[in-house]
Amino acid sequence: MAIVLIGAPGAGKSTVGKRLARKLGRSFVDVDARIEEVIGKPVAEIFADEGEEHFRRLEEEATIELLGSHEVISLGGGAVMNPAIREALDGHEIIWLKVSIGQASRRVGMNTVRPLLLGNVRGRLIELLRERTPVYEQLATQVVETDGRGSSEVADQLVAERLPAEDAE
Ligand SMILES: Nc1ncnc2c1ncn2[C@@H]1O[C@H](COP(=O)(O)OP(=O)(O)O)[C@@H](O)[C@H]1O
Ligand SMILES: O=C(O)C1=C[C@@H](OP(=O)(O)O)[C@@H](O)[C@H](O)C1
Ligand SMILES: [Mg+2]
Repeated sequence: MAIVLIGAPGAGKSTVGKRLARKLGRSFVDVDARIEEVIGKPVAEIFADEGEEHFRRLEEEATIELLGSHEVISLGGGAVMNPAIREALDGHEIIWLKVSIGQASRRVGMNTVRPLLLGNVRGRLIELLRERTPVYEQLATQVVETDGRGSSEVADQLVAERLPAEDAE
């Protein structure tokens, strides 16, 4: 069973996932980073050159494959909107990193790495989260608030919350 991080762009999935895996001594993979490695270009370029639908197919294939081979996995923010991915998540430990629109916008900033947020970061996040929040909520087996807390603090909390369960094993 993998530990899977879900949530909005800017929630800290990639950053916290890596830290959490290091703290637990487990293997880690970020699905977007893996896609970039395999395809040989950034996600933003895949969107620009081949389109979002193509990216979503790559994302589906990579996510489902990596779920079977890694212990801590950070998904892209939109992955959970794919029914095949939702099905593959069944039985895994799903951590929803919650973030407010204000904090997510500040964290994501004006950089051009996230093609879906281009132009109007705050407005696009509001739209995306209206659709996605109920899905994150439904899938999550654990929810962590990240507003006002650094990524290391969030990872520490996740480790602390796992301890009783692990002791009981
Ligand atoms: N809890 C946090 N507090 C402040 N900044 C954070 C936090 N988590 C991540 N960040 C920063 O926010 C940005 C987006 O984080 P990232 O891990 O890429 O998010 P995601 O993968 O969910 O889109 C990065 O610059 C990262 O350093
Ligand atoms: O929200 C989305 O649909 C996306 C989020 C990105 O990942 P992060 O959530 O890690 O930024 C990346 O997968 C792609 O740009 C699409
Ligand atoms: Mg990420």
